[in-house]
Amino acid sequence: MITIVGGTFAYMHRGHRAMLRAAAESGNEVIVGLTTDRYLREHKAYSGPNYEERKRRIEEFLSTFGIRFTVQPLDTQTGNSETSEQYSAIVVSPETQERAMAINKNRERAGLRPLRIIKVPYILASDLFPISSTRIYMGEIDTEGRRVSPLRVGISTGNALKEQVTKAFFERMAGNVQVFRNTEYSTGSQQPMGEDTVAFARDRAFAALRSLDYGIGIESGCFWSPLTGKVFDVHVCAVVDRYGYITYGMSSGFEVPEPIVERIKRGQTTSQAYFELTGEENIGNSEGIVGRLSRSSVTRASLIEESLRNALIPRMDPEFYGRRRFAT
Ligand SMILES: O=P(O)(O)OP(=O)(O)OP(=O)(O)OC[C@H]1O[C@@H](n2cnc3c(O)ncnc32)[C@H](O)[C@@H]1O
Ligand SMILES: [Mg+2]
Repeated sequence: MITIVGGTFAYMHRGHRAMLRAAAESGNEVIVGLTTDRYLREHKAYSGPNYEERKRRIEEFLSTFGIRFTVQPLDTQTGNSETSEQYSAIVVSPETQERAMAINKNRERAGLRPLRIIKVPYILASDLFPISSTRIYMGEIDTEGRRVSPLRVGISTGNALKEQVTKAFFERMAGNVQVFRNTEYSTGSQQPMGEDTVAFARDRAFAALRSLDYGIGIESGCFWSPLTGKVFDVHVCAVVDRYGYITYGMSSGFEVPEPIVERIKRGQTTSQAYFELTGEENIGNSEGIVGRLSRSSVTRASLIEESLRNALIPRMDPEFYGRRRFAT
């Protein structure tokens, strides 16, 4: 029984090793279809080591698994995968899964048994985009998926606190980050209610994206709970990426005191309402009214960070959330 896996394997990165490992652990002998130098020249946007060197690196990696394997030249996308009776499984990534389904259709038409499809999930770089040879070649990441060039993040806000929290979070996550504050965006109403909060966060994110990698919009809004009859302050974060894919996250919510709710209904923001009631200005740019009301046990920064972190969760397991492609 033979498992096949194909590719160019120009830089032997963590995604490639995951594919080869899945093949090695399939229990079968492995055949690696390695694209020829001509294929690399004609089909890839980058140069890379020649066939012999790429083959050597694959052999070096696979020899650690103690399995039988061979590396063969491949100069088409499917090689002889649709005609060989010896093959019983194929290793794919989310990007190449559809190709395997087409191979199986053609195998069945030719009266051959379909290949068992062994799918490797996206192996993500520290910026939550998949590792790829193109990105390594462009100098964005290294073979382990660490950022080499700065990750470029835009955020639409006039509030330095949101920018600081966003910068600190992405630096912890991706290392090398540049944050660009965008102040040209429509604020809609000063104090959004309910679903407007989500719409304004989304609009801010798209306004911040421009030609960057991520655009961020964070908006705190008031959500009325019919069951309790109370109004909750919740931070909503929208994150849009360079492929136009948008995800959302929300912070935990806390009950807004009645005197502030009344003023918000008259069109004030929570900060303006708090100023009228206490004489303290711009509370939203520091620990927030939540900081005061909670005697500093909860700060606005923590709610902002929580909404951003929650908005990134769907990007940490893209396939589970139904994301198939990263291509534009
Ligand atoms: O798409 P480009 O930038 O050309 O480069 P690549 O890294 O995908 O390079 P290959 O075409 O050699 O990939 C070989 C196989 O590995 C898969 N693969 C590449 N990067 C992956 C990643 O980050 N996670 C999972 N699989 C990946 C890819 O889909 C192919 O099935
Ligand atoms: Mg690829």
